[in-house]
Amino acid sequence: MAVFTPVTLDDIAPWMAQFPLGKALAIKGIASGIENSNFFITTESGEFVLTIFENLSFEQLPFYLKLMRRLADHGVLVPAPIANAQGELVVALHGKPASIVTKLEGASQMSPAPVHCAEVGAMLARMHLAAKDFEIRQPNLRGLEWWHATTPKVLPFLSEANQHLLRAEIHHQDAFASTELYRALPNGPVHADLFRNNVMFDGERLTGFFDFYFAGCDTWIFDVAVTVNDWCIDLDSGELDLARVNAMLDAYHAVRPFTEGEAVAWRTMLRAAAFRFWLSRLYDYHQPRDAEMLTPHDPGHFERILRLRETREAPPLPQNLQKN
Ligand SMILES: Nc1ncnc2c1ncn2[C@@H]1O[C@H](COP(=O)(O)OP(=O)(O)O)[C@@H](O)[C@H]1O
Ligand SMILES: N[C@@H](CCOP(=O)(O)O)C(=O)O
Repeated sequence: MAVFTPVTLDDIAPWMAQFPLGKALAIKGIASGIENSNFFITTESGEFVLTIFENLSFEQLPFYLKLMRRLADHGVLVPAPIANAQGELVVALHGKPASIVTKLEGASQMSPAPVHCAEVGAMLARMHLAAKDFEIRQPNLRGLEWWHATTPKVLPFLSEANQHLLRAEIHHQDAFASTELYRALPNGPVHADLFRNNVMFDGERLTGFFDFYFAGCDTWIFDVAVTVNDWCIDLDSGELDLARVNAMLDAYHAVRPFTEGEAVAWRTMLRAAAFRFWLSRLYDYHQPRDAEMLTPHDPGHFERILRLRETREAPPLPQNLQKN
């Protein structure tokens, strides 16, 4: 749908002069975004993406853009933010925060095979390691605290069975989050929304992760669980597809070996990852922010996944686990 803040080539010509990218030659709005206004820009030095942030503030944005810059500098495939002559990554455009990043080649792979899952697993591990010592600590804003704040807003809309499911799961997650084992899990900046539509491929070659605007600090194994729950499932039933799960986990493990604690946490994290998106989808469905929003995502998909992850054993993490 959306370009919320229209921009023309004439508008941005003077604005672009502050970036070392040469003259802007063409600009084209991107229809598919739902949060921000996005544009492909062709300049004398290549192709870029301009984002005008519609909801995030100047104060919030450095976490995301500096994180992407750091990842790009460490060889993780992500859009690289471009600094202006003053070294700023976020600059006002039409009174709103805006940024320019490099354009990734390719397209999203919505029907991934094990080979794609392996690429994603390996790059995810590289991303976790590269971001480990990132100096800005922002919590995952869709974590436990948000779950507690949001649960009462959706409960009145749910059937009794789903109210029970929601209450029982948040209780289980609370109990797990209060353990020593949970607190000792490796953690740091995570993408937290690495669904198929947020990764680009050129054939079987991964060209980049993007849409970092749900990123925050959380456990790495939670990030792996979010990714597995979208990439490695039968989309109709929500069942895990073992060939894809193993391809992703083995490739991740080869770069950053899983720990014994993560093996214990794994099933609860698969549940947490399903719960997080069930809850956000319920919230968007019952409390839409804007009448013009796209059709909300189906909460039933993650309700099914959560029920499956609660009742079935999780496929084990690869062996040769590290102590911590
Ligand atoms: N750096 C990039 N390189 C290539 N395409 C991009 C890039 N950033 C965004 N896009 C394209 O723009 C679309 C919308 O971006 P997205 O980040 O999902 O927007 P929003 O946050 O508004 O939902 C993506 O689906 C993708 O096709
Ligand atoms: N992945 C989430 C929705 C988040 O929005 P995005 O399209 O910007 O990734 C979901 O599927 O519920």
